[in-house]
Amino acid sequence: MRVKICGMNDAAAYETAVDAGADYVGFVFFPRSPRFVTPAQAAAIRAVRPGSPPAVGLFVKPELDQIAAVLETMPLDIFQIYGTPELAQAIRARFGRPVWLARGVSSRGELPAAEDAGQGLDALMIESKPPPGADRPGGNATALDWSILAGWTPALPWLLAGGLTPENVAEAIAASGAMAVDVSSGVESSPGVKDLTRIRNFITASRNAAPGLSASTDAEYESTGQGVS
Ligand SMILES: O=C(O)c1ccccc1NCC(=O)[C@H](O)[C@H](O)COP(=O)(O)O
Repeated sequence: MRVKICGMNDAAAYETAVDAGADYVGFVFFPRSPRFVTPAQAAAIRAVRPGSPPAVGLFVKPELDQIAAVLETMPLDIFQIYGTPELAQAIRARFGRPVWLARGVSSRGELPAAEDAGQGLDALMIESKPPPGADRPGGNATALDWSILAGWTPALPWLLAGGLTPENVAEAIAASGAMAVDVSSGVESSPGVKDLTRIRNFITASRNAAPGLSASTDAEYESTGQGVS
């Protein structure tokens, strides 16, 4: 099981996520988000634990120059992109780093299109669709019907996100078959305010849900075909 804790915007939360064994940490560069950080803020947070898990930079329909500007201050290992597959490909080509494409889905019938959209990319972030009126495409604390993902074996790795919590993540993993999960709202006390206990509990609950698959058993994990690079 791999776990990403997204929306890192304070050092204590970051330190807690790293110490609890997060496999990825996410930084949101979308100004309308309650988790928005500037590149300088992100770099200062990351400096708390140099050499920590891969840093995932989250961008919504970015200009390539916006990403380049962030990279001048904040090194990122992976990009999580909300936008078209073509934009995601262009980002991958320009920056030479893995790109995860976010796709909101609500039915099994939408999965083939999601898989198509991910062709040539490194992973799919499978999320719930934003609720009506939401002013951001993710991070809305809404869950999808996990059962639509049961038995899905796309050609590229995928992570499950949207509305996950320490309380429901085991059920989500069992129902969907996900081997990588991502959370933001579910480890917060209010939008943008991370809760340290909930971060620890989420990571523990995720690992306990799939005890045979941990970051330290990479070979076994990769053999499932859902390894996330
Ligand atoms: O977190 C945000 O504010 C955000 C803004 C714009 C696009 C995506 C955003 N978040 C995405 C994530 O943090 C995760 O991929 C996931 O959607 C988390 O969802 P949730 O746990 O429901 O907050």
